[in-house]
Amino acid sequence: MAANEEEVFPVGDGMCHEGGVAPVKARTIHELHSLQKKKKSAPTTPTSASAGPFLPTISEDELHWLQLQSISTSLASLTRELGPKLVKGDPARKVESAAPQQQYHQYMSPTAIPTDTSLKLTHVLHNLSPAELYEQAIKYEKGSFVTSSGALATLLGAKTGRSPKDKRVVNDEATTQELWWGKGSPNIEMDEHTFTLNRERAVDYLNSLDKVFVNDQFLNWDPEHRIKVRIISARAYHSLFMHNMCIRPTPEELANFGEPDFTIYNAGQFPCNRYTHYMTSSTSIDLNLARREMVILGTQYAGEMKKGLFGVMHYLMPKKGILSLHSGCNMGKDGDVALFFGLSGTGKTTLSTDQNRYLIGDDEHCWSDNGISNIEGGCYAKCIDLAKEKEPDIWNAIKFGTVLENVVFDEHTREVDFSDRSVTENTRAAYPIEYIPNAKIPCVATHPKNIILLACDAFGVLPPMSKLNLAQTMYHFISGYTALVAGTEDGIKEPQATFSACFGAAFIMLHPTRYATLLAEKMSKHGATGWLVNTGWSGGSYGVGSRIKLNYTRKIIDAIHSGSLLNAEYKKTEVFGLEIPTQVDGVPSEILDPINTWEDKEAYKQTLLKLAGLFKNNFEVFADYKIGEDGSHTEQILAAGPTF
Ligand SMILES: Nc1ncnc2c1ncn2[C@@H]1O[C@H](COP(=O)(O)OP(=O)(O)OP(=O)(O)O)[C@@H](O)[C@H]1O
Ligand SMILES: O=C([O-])CC(=O)C(=O)O
Ligand SMILES: [Ca+2]
Ligand SMILES: [Mn+2]
Repeated sequence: MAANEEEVFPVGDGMCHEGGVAPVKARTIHELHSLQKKKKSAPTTPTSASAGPFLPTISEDELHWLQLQSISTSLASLTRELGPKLVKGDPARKVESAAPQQQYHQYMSPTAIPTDTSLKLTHVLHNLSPAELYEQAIKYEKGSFVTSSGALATLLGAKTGRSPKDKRVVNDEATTQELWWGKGSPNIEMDEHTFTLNRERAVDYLNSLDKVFVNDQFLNWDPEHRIKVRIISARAYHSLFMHNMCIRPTPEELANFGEPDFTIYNAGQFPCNRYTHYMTSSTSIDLNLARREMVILGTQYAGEMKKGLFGVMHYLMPKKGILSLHSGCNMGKDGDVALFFGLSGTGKTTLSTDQNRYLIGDDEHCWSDNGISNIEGGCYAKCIDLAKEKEPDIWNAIKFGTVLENVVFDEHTREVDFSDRSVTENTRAAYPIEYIPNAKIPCVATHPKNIILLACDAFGVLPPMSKLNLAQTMYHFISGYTALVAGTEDGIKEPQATFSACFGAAFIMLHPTRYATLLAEKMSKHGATGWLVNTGWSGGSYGVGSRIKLNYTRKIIDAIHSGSLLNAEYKKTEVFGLEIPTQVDGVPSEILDPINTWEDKEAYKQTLLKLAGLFKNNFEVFADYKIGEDGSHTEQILAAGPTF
């Protein structure tokens, strides 16, 4: 028995080695492991050599130092002068932390009053690679496992969906004028002081940890309107989710990153203080547009970050005349572009991911004078009942690097059971967009030809597809009807009729008419055609009928893309006045008019009137608003609703 157990590969001992194998160049297991890792190969680690012609030539150590200093400033308390003492790297790897630690002291102001927090080091894991994040998650986060296809299964915690009632926006001199407040608005106010309290709570929590994850990334593929975001979080899950969902910088871009335009402090494991003014639960998601910051307390659902940033884009972009859209987007081989609007679960991701078309993005886009650009760098697909035959591209994207939220799997084989709802109905996969083979990189496209409004109609009375004129498109865009499918928003267990302005009232910041006006202008300017597609029920309401087969919906969408329906034969429906085609290739003609699929015709008529009534009630608030330049569209849009 060797005295030192680690001397497993004695070298240079002059003895004959077993099996004649060449001696290994290491004395200890540590030395051996150190041979495994080649330095500087991490995809997001910048090197000054590749930093581009305009960056002053600084050493790699200096570059790391600048990054750490910037992160330390981000994490600074608002009441103390200095940010926390940061070092780079995993605290478990003690060796690497020594040098930067000394460096820090050189930069520390000698007049700073030390506090206990400033005596302690916080390790920063800056833009780690997916492999490194896998290791962090598996080592330190309960419920993290590698599934049989290589994806990382994660458990989020108590919240498995967004918490819209816990969102707060700072109401200050500017936002009180600019934002949409009051009934129907998603913006629930808080004051600057309360924001500061919650920010301090989040920052103190993050600083108290041994390590934090920092992601420096981009939003918006249009370089002219790109936003730099920094996400500070405590979980590898959060870092990998955002790595996948935001645009990933190249090493050069990371070296040139500088200061972020917007920062998220995700202290989701830690609750907010319920005695704090404006708080109504232990969860709080707080947006401060003036400070360009967002604070998350009391929820680990990563979608809050994704959709929180979407809200920021809904504020920033319209100021530049750019329309931000809760929509998917794809492009045909001939360059024809389609947008897919719809609320959660209506099919944006499923239908924009189409094997015959290029994927631009599945959820968040901008429409500017340059055309369409994806805001994100990844997709976030629902995966309840996911089947390989029905959605092959999404199925195949669930591989190494993909985050799988709240799924259930076989303990031994680690094969996922996508039909299992034990944790939640809202199981999700987050993957980089290039995991879809026909994604178009960069994710930009020309002006759209077709605007497809998706509604998952739980009443089963809207036709599977109809053609809309501009006024009708605007009417349905402003109405934003669907039946919310279980799970994505907390507390919803069954499909439920809902109206959400601009197909995303939870995310818009300005009054809906602002977005509607932009849409009307852009549609008329670029000659786009609107369509309404019901991806919901047929043959009766929820409980009696069944959901329209995905295969039929795909055929309908194919027909829209092909242009063959532009000059097809149509008939007008009663009440909603929708133009429905009499025939669509690959779809049984009888289902095109929903009345045919209902056994009880009287029940159909009652249900149709009921839904029309709901539309009418919902639209009442918009009757007083002006839409379009000089309100010119208002009358037509009001007339485009149901008449009965
Ligand atoms: N006829 C249909 N058309 C579209 N999707 C259908 C249809 N029938 C069933 N589905 C299922 O509905 C779900 C649609 O979810 P999808 O992820 O596309 O929603 P989404 O609009 O992208 O929502 P979110 O904004 O929350 O991401 C998928 O699980 C899909 O398999
Ligand atoms: O935001 C989420 O959690 C999922 C999503 O895309 C939506 O609800 O539109
Ligand atoms: Ca989606
Ligand atoms: Mn969405």
